[in-house]
Amino acid sequence: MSKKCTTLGLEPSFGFGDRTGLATPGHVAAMKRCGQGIAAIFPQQSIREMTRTGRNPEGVMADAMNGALAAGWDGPIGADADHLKVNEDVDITAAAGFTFFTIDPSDDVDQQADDYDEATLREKFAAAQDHATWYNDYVGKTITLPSGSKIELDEQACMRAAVKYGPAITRALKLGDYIKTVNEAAGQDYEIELSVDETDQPTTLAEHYIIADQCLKGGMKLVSLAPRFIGDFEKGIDFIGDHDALEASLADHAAIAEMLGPYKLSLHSGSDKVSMYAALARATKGKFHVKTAGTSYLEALRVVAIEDPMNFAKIIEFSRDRYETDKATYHVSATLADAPTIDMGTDKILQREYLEFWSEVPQGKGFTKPGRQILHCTFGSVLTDRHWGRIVLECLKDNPDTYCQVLDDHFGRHLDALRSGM
Ligand SMILES: O=C(O)[C@@H](O)[C@H](O)[C@H](O)C(=O)CO
Repeated sequence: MSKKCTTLGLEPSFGFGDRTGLATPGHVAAMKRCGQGIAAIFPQQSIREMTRTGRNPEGVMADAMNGALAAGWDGPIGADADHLKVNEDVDITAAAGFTFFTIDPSDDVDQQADDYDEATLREKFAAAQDHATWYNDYVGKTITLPSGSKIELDEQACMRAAVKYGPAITRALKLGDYIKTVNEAAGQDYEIELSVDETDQPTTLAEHYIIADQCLKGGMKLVSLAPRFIGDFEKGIDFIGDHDALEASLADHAAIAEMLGPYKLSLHSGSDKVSMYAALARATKGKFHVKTAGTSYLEALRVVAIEDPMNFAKIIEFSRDRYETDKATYHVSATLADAPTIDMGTDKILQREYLEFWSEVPQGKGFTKPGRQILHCTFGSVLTDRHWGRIVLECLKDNPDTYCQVLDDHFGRHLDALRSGM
């Protein structure tokens, strides 16, 4: 592996998270065919993913970079150390050559803050003073965005931001300082994304403004920020919600990013949200990052469905048995009742219909089948199972052209949709 990863700055970018280490050739094929004007991140895994698959940053880096070079990629390559929470996460990923560091302070976000009544909010705010010394810098102000929207930083908004995100901002600034120290000591350029997307409630404009302003004033090298957008961004299926309202909200969030930064808006759980990609590209005027990962694993299972259908059916059963445990920490709504198993027996029609249900091909619109979420969340259990992990990886190694083709098709749709809004 000779090529080094680089920072991408404000270039529109797309993250190709790969949980098997075998997807990069297909990612490169799609980028070569449909990725004009978009920068690529091939090495991208979260600490959570590496923990669940038993991989490490060096292995993720080597698989992606060797795959990219073998596939003839000669463009810049970003490398995303995703969902970092503590200093040790930074140490192991910086040492492996990652250049894009995604800070995840979600453990310190008060997820109940949106539901506190006035009295509880005041009580919590009194206890959060140490993490909201900035409160008086904002309360009472009105921010008028270029889009015409106004952000009223009234007492309620500022108190709720302090209670919900105060400790998280403190943690993000500390980790950002550590990322700076580690990379400067190594003489390595770096850039930071802040991820606050994994919350139950959307990030309000006031919260986005305060979080970003505080991080930038604290010296964070912020290249992108991932709010929790309005609507539903569940794993493995298309956006669920009002597209017009989403585009208006994206324009407001993008206006904040332009005003304070500029920095990019980042879309996590970006897999398969094809119906809203053009809006994201339009609203951000190309200052976007889209992050995907689970969808490349689902396409790996599509290869198994094509090349080894009876084992695919057994992986479905294994995955269903693991779903209730593995879905923890992921935003999904599928239930096992939504996606029953059947005895396929020898009925070829039933077999085909069953496999099509579980390996859905979008018919002109996004993915909708709940089975994708069940397969999406159970990647770690399957890939680390001595039998099923071997079955999947051997199938991919025995059928590299099939995997490359399904990924080229799949991500071609993603990239075309993004470019249609640029
Ligand atoms: O599963 C993970 O931990 C990552 O793929 C994480 O979800 C990532 O930030 C993402 O949103 C990919 O779509």
